Amino acid sequence: MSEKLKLISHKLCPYVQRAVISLTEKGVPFERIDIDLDNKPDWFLKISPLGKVPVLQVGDKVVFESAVILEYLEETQPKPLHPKDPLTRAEHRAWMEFGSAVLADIWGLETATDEAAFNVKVKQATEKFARLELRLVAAPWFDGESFSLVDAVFAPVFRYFDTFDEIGDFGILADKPKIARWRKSLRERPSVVAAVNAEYPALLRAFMKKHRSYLSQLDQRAAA
Ligand SMILES: N[C@@H](CCC(=O)N[C@@H](CS)C(=O)NCC(=O)O)C(=O)O
Repeated sequence: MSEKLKLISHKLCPYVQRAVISLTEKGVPFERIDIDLDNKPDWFLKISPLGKVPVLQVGDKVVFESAVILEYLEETQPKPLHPKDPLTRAEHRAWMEFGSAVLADIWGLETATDEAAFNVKVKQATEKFARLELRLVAAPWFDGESFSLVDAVFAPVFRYFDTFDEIGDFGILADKPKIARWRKSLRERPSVVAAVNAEYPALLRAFMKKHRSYLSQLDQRAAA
């Protein structure tokens, strides 16, 4: 019998979550091993060329980069999450890249050091979600009736915003009814629930406090 797959993980990482969603959708047994990214263990640094999660351990080999892990799972595991038609598949891959660009904007919101940089990121993220709203068709999923890897990529993005909302999402997702419907379907999907553990909201809030550079400067100024 082949060895169980191991996914090296961090509890908050959206790139890990997309891999967990794919593994869960496909019904593949795997072991999730959470590590502390502020204090990376030596065994992890030995197997992760970029020092980043996720890493998928397959026997004595490793696959890194979430997009590559997703493609590997498509090639080796049941229940395809990519569409069959090559052109539609290319379009899906492009929107998965777009999902990663959105994550880069979110990271920019966390780390902006002044108001101007922060506002640029709000604007970029708002524009990207407006483009996504134009592309969406019928609910429940990105492509209509079939759950796909684009759904796996965006589910963690929206789970992030679920926590963000409580503090104010700066209008990034406002007035986008198709996104709102898609987001609700994703939030209830069992694989998404499995990927985002119960501690996630509390951990994410703590993470935001630590990293939201410009906003914490504002807080400090208000408190002074
Ligand atoms: N392009 C990578 C991004 C992975 C990534 O940025 N992971 C973050 C956590 S969400 C990480 O491991 N950061 C640790 C570090 O950069 O030191 C992928 O898609 O797998």
